Amino acid sequence: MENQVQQLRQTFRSGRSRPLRFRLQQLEALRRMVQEREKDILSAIAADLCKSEFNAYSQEVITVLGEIDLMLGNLHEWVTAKPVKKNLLTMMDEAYIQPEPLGVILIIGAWNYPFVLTMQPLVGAIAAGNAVIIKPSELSENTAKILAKLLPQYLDQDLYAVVNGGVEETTELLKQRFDHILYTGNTAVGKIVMEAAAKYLTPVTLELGGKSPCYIDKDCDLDVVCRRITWGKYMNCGQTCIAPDYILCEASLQSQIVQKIKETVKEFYGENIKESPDYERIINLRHFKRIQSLLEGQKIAFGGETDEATRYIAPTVLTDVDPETRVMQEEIFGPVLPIVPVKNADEAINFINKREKPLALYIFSHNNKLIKRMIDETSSGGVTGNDVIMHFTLNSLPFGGVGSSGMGAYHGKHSFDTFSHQRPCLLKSLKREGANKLRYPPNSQSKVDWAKFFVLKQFNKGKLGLLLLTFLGVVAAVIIKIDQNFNEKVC
Ligand SMILES: NC(=O)c1ccc[n+]([C@@H]2O[C@H](COP(=O)([O-])OP(=O)(O)OC[C@H]3O[C@@H](n4cnc5c(N)ncnc54)[C@H](O)[C@@H]3O)[C@@H](O)[C@H]2O)c1
Ligand SMILES: O=CCCCCCCCCCCCCCCCCCCCCC(=O)O
Repeated sequence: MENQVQQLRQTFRSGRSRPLRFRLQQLEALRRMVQEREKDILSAIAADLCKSEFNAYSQEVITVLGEIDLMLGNLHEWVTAKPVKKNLLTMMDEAYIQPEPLGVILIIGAWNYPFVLTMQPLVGAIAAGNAVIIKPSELSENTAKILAKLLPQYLDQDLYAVVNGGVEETTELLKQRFDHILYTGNTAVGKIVMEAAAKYLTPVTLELGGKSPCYIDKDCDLDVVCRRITWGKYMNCGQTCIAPDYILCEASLQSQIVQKIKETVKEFYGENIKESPDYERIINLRHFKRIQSLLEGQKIAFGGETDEATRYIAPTVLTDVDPETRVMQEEIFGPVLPIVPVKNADEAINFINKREKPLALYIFSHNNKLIKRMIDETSSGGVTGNDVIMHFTLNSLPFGGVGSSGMGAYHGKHSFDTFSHQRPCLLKSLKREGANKLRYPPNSQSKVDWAKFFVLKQFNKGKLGLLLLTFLGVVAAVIIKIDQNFNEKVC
């Protein structure tokens, strides 16, 4: 593994991954891979998560294609140095920010959206000009295998590699030196990743989980609310990092919510949910048993059926849930939706603030002021008002957690920034040394006054005449500079 990382670093150092043209070529090749091998990719996801081709395409493939298109359309602008505002001290100089690639990036993916959670960061890391190692989750082994097979066929093998394996391989990988690590997965392993990264002061983006609350105000259209929540909660069998984890609402709304979610489940998945191509299964027996055990002692309003042989857990709603019970202490990551009654929005805000900062917050209300107030008075990785999940789909919004739900963010331009160093550059001339003498020792009150003038724009009234003279000098210098630029262009 050490050799593999060194190999990539060597190629990175050769500068091959930096030119804009090269990055665009690689991104186009990646797009070709997704388009030409779509069937193989969809079959792998289907085998891992029992997901229909339609769902795999719209939940995973479409996001990756959209991300590649965004990069192809904007990269020429993003890689360009951006001039910055100058002060009096530097007004004759060139000052700009030049994004530069970081080096070798490690991307560790999770199993629940095994394609998008590795490919979307990969797109950003390539766009930013880096070399990359991808470590897909071993739990979604079919997608891991197809990535290892396809990526080398389309991408530059000396710059982009896939390492497959479990804890042992990831542990070994984490011993190597990287220039950035983006990890997606649970919070406990997030800490392991951060600890390993500390050895080389490697920056990390941690895309973690948590319990994302969903507040339903009594002033709203419950039919629409319940349809949207049903979609976001039971999509991928609840195994979505930003799924609404639990509902907070006034007790009087509970029975209506239960009824409407029940009706929507029937509308979405039919009478026999097990037969529905749109309803997935739990990834493995460990997670199946974990979720099943969360139901113990709870009031099941509907659902609750399980089948160990196929790892099926029905869409389930729990009512009057005690916040002290286990289902409210850990991220559910399954198709179980607890409702916790609260008196009002204030109590909901307190409830949210007493717990770890979640990855997402959802608020449903006709009252926009209430939505804005809840946003102001709480904290979460992201927010969608009057819907769920959808902030993930807008790549102009940074996607990431806060506090125990993660750190850093990516998607779209935010990925490019995450995988770049924003290098500040100031290019001065070796001329004008007379003025520069003001900053060299020995220091004096007069030099301090000049420094105050240049840096703080504060000046001594007694020296007004001198300042006027300086001002005229600066104006003259600017005119000369403009004149020079003009002559250079004409010549
Ligand atoms: N924020 C996000 O974008 C996002 C997206 C998906 C999932 N998640 C969160 O991820 C969690 C589910 O994922 P998971 O953790 O079960 O996924 P997982 O088991 O697939 O683990 C994620 C990665 O960590 C590696 N790993 C596991 N144990 C390790 C160890 N001891 N040392 C080093 N590496 C190790 C795995 O090999 C894998 O590649 C949930 O909490 C969910 O909310 C977050
Ligand atoms: O686990 C963490 C990763 C989460 C990944 C979640 C992926 C979810 C992707 C959802 C894709 C949805 C695609 C919807 C496509 C079409 C929807 C059309 C809606 C029109 C809306 C119009 C409106 O609201 O006005």
